Amino acid sequence: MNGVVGLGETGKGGDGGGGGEAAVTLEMLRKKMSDFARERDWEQFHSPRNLLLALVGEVGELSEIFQWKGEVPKGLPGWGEREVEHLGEELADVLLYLVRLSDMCGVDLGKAALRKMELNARKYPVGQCRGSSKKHTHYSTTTNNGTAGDENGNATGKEQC
Ligand SMILES: Nc1ccn([C@H]2C[C@H](O)[C@@H](COP(=O)(O)OP(=O)(O)OP(=O)(O)O)O2)c(=O)n1
Repeated sequence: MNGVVGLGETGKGGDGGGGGEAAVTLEMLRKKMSDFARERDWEQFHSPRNLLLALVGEVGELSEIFQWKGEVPKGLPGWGEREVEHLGEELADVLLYLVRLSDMCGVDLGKAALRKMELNARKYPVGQCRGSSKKHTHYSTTTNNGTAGDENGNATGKEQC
């Protein structure tokens, strides 16, 4: 990680559970990354392709933390404070580049994520998918061959996703 980007200096509004600091929003991060780049005259480097490559690089750094560890239980029991802090840094790098990439592409990331969740919910109806990790194509393929679909191509429930 390089410099620490101060958060929460707005100091008002809702407490996001962070001990009195304002909840961090995607818009806040978008603005901070925009200011960060402008102040350094780095807008010239923040092209969509460069940001995508930087994002992928940070995903690689994030992956390195888990590399060779085998399965890691939730909550990361036994991990040291520094290791968890390092994890936070790499997660943050991924998020920051994603936010910046979205901004440079003119995509409202928050809106896009909410819309995608609605699509996901339609694709994976609770009634059919609960308790199963199968890909939606598992049952849509089944539906296409007529064994378990209705006239709209929706799974009838005979096949689980
Ligand atoms: N041209 C750049 C370079 C950096 N950053 C910001 C976004 C990331 O949050 C962080 C990435 O910095 P580094 O490239 O120094 O990568 P790391 O922080 O991962 O450091 P290192 O690679 O030494 O582990 O800085 C940026 O916005 N634009």
